[in-house]
Amino acid sequence: MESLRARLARAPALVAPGVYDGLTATLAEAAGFEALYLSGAAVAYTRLGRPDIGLTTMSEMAETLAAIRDRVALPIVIDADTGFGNALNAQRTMRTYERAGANALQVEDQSFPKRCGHLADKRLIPVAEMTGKIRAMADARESDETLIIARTDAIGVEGFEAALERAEAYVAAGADALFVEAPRSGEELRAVAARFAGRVPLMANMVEGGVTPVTSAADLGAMGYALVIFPGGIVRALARAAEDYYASLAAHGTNRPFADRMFDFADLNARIGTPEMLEAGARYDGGEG
Ligand SMILES: C[C@](O)(C(=O)O)[C@H](CC(=O)O)C(=O)O
Repeated sequence: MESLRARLARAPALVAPGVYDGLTATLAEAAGFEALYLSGAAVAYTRLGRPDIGLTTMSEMAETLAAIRDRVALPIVIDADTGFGNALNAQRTMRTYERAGANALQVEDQSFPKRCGHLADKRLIPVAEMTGKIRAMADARESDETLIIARTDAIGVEGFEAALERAEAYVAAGADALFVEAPRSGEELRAVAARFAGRVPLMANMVEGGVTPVTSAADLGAMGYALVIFPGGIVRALARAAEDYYASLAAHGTNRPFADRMFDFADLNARIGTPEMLEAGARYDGGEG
């Protein structure tokens, strides 16, 4: 199978939709995506019903990752937030996520507790601390094929030029890919690409309603981006469906008016592989083989 590193080196840009559990990962795989993005924001939104402000723990993310890895074979890029502490915490995060099945870890230069890159009032760690964290993670990984995606949140804190300088330092420290978070315009998206594309794989983050203009994967690929994530879109879509569903059930006391907007029992079972699993179970239970 082509490694994630090799895949990022060629066109078209790889699109990784956000997932947060076995069901979303299974449905994304069935839709034909080649890679998944396990989003910290999506886990906070769904598991906690809370914002992406550093409340989720490394263990909660690792447990989620392991469940997804047990279900799908696709490459998984996982959000490692700040590494959950200093360089030593980041090393433990690397080892834990790698064993749980991660193919790439994204680590950012915010101080702990972090917040969503599209929220205001972020705080950063010094450049040297972040470059140390990147080197520490590289030292801790079992395989060089487990990629480190360095993210800088500096645009909204120190300005665009400072963000590019930070990104340069992170590439020099050995980052395998770069994620300049939250460009504020098409010009900034293009300027990031003009500076780094061809030197290091670039990741773009599409947050519906965030500070970056939502741009198609094809357009981002043409600019030079190698990986495009849509981390929280699935939760925004499902939250909308769930709100409508609960309102309908509360109003009618039955799901009949909603039937054409939901799977029935057999439809859902088909999507999660129930017939295949029951058949496999029966083969073992029956003592065949
Ligand atoms: C990429 C991100 O870190 C995530 O947790 O998925 C978030 C996305 C979001 O909040 O929707 C981010 O900080 O941009």
